[in-house]
Parts: sequence; C-alpha cells; structure tokens
Amino acid sequence: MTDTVDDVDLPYDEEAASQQEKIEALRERLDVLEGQNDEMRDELLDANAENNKYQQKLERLTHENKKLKQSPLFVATVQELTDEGVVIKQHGNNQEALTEVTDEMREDLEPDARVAVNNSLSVVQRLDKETDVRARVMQVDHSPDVTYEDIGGLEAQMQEVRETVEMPLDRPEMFQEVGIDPPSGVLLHGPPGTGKTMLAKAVANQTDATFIKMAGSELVHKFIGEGAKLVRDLFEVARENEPAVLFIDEIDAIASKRTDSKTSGDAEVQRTMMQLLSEMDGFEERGDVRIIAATNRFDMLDSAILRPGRFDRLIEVPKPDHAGREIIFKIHTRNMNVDDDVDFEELAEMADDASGADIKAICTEAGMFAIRDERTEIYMQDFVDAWEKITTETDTDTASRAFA
Ligand SMILES: Nc1ncnc2c1ncn2[C@@H]1O[C@H](COP(=O)(O)OP(=O)(O)OP(=O)(O)O)[C@@H](O)[C@H]1O
Repeated sequence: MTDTVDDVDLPYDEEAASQQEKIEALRERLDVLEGQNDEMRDELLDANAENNKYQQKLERLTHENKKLKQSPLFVATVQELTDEGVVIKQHGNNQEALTEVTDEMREDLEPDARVAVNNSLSVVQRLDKETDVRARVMQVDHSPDVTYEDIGGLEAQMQEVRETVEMPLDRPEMFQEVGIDPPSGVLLHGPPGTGKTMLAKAVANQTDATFIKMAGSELVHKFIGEGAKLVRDLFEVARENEPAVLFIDEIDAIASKRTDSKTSGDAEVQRTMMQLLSEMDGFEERGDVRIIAATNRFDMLDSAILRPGRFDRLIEVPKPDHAGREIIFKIHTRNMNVDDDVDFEELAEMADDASGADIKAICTEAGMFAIRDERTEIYMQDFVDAWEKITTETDTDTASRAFA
C-alpha cells in the first residue's frame, strides 16, 4: 500500500508558510480593494444619475430659452397666489388669468409683483418694480452744473441750440407774436465724446430747466409694451418737472431704419419709436418741455423721425478743429496748476483728431504723471506723455495716426 500525501510526515516548509502568509495578505488587500471598488461604483452611479438630472435640466432650459426667444413676452401683475395657481392681470388689456408656475418661481412671487408672461400666459420671469426700472433708466437732474463757458469749439452749434431750445423756453411770447411754432425737437449728431450731452445740460442750466436724460438703448426692452410705457413715463416726468429739457441719447437704438426681419424684438422697438413720435406730435400738451436727441449713427436713422414737426433741426457736432482743441485744453486745465512752459497751441497740434472727451482724459492723465512724480505743477512733458499713454492704450485710428 502506498502512503497518501496526508500520511507523509513532511518537514516544516518555511518557504511554503511565507507564501501562504503572502497569499493571505493579498487576499485581505483584495477584499479591501473590492470594498473600495464597490464604494466607487456607487459613487459613480450617483454621479451619473446627477449628471443625467443636470443634462435633463439643461435640455429643458435650452428648450425654454429657445421658446422664449421665439414668443413675445407681455408684462403682467400678480394678483393672488392660490392653491390652483397664480392669478395674473395682463397690462394693456387688463385681463385676468389663472396660470400655473413652478415651485421655484412661486417662491419668488407675491401679490403686486411684476412678471413677464408668454403667449400661453406662463410666467417666464419676475421683473423689477416699475419704479426701479424708471430710476435705473431715467436720470433727473434739477440743476445741471454745465455752463456754455465749459464747452469749447462749438460756437455755431451752441448758437443754434440756444435759438431752438432756449428761446422757446425763455421767451415763448416771441414765437406767438411772430406766429410760428418753435422747432419741436433738436437732433445733435456726431462722433462720441464731442459735447452733445454737455450742450443739452448747458441749455437746461441756462433756462433753469430740469435736465432729464434717458438712453435709447434703455428703452429697448424685450417685453411687449415696456418701451412704449417708459416713453410715456418719460414725457410724464418731464411735464411734472416743467420747464424741462428732455435729452434722449443714442436715439438710433429705437429709431433705426426699418429692417426686414420680423422678430418680436424688432416689432417692440418699432412700437417704442411710434410712441415717441406720437408723444412728439402731441405738441400742445407738451408745454414747456424741449426735446434734444443725440446719436453717433446719423446714417442709421429712420426718416420718420426727421419729418417736419419732429427732429427737424439737425445740428452736427463734429470733433473740434485746431482752434477748438486749444480752447478745450484751456477749459480743462482751468483749475490745474500748469507750468508756464505748457504751450496750448502745440498741444492742440499734437492731439490731432482728439475729441473733447479725449482732451479731458489727456489733462487728467497729465495731472497723474505729475502726482506720480511727487510734483504739484504740471509740465508740457506730462501732457506729451499723457497723450502717448492714451493713444497707445486705446488701439484706435487716433493711435495709429499719432505714431504714423
Ligand atoms: N466741446 C467740448 N468742450 C469741452 N469739453 C468737452 C467737449 N466735448 C467733450 N468734452 C468733455 O468730454 C466729456 C464727454 O462729453 P459729452 O458727454 O458731452 O459727449 P457726447 O457727445 O454726449 O458723447 P456720447 O456721444 O458718447 O454720449 C464731457 O464731460 C467733457 O468733459
């Protein structure tokens, strides 16, 4: 009979024991790793689920966004929050409607809140309060501090603005006696920073009128009726503050030539412009309100705005010529401690093609150079350095010309 392996009394094998220990250790390690693997798999599953949720949300939002871009939005006021949904009242037609909103949206709403609703009367977004919008877009200045002496190089333009805006406010009887209507609106056009706003402010100052400014771009809203309502408000505020100079900057934003596109946004811009025209046509009720508009894009304007009785006085406000630049340098250095070596004629020559706003910036920057140098007096070289700094910073035509 042969011995079985079990029966054999084998000598203690150290190598085999250590192998066994290694296997145990590896098994334990494997267990740990498997545990970690399970945990990580769970985490991965969770992350995937989360990712899916976000993906779905993204798709929903993208879809909603697309829908929003397509459908026009109307403004409504929340009347009541009920268990069935939210009762809203549409502006314009005053119709009430019950609409459902998401829980998130509901939390954001309360009675009297202004909301934008789409065609199917779903609440799309909560809007700022009307008064907040007005405060943001309308600048009312009861005593602007710009005077005619602060404006350089625009004598002819100043003269024309005075005749057309100041005279009807100061001496309305002259127009009555002569039997003509004063010009309705004045349109200032020219490059940026040439003094258009200053002219409007100076005329308001001179006539003790309230200066009311609004930018055309602020009137362009994506909500139906918002722009037109703001135009009505604008004229109302002006009438409440008579005499007033109403300054509409960037008028091209609402009075550009009609384009062929038929998007709801364009239609809304058109409505805003129609409202502006109708306010201007209602001349009788406008009383002591003079209207000045400004644009850098005269070529873009719709001819409807330039018809007689509207903005029929067109005043070009160009960049200053050599003499104008010299005067503007003198104006902006009036309160500066400039050295005798500063040659204004030479500065005007140097700052070829600069606007009034550029010149103001050069003067401030020259002052900064002196301060950096711990000086209280400003030298000619400071102006030269300032001009160089400004032209290199603003990578414009001006810059390329200066270094040509
Ligand atoms: N003719 C000027 N005389 C003196 N300062 C000027 C003149 N033009 C511009 N400035 C300076 O530039 C600043 C900006 O000018 P203003 O706002 O009147 O320009 P604008 O023509 O209305 O510009 P925009 O078209 O960009 O609104 C003024 O506050 C003033 O410091």
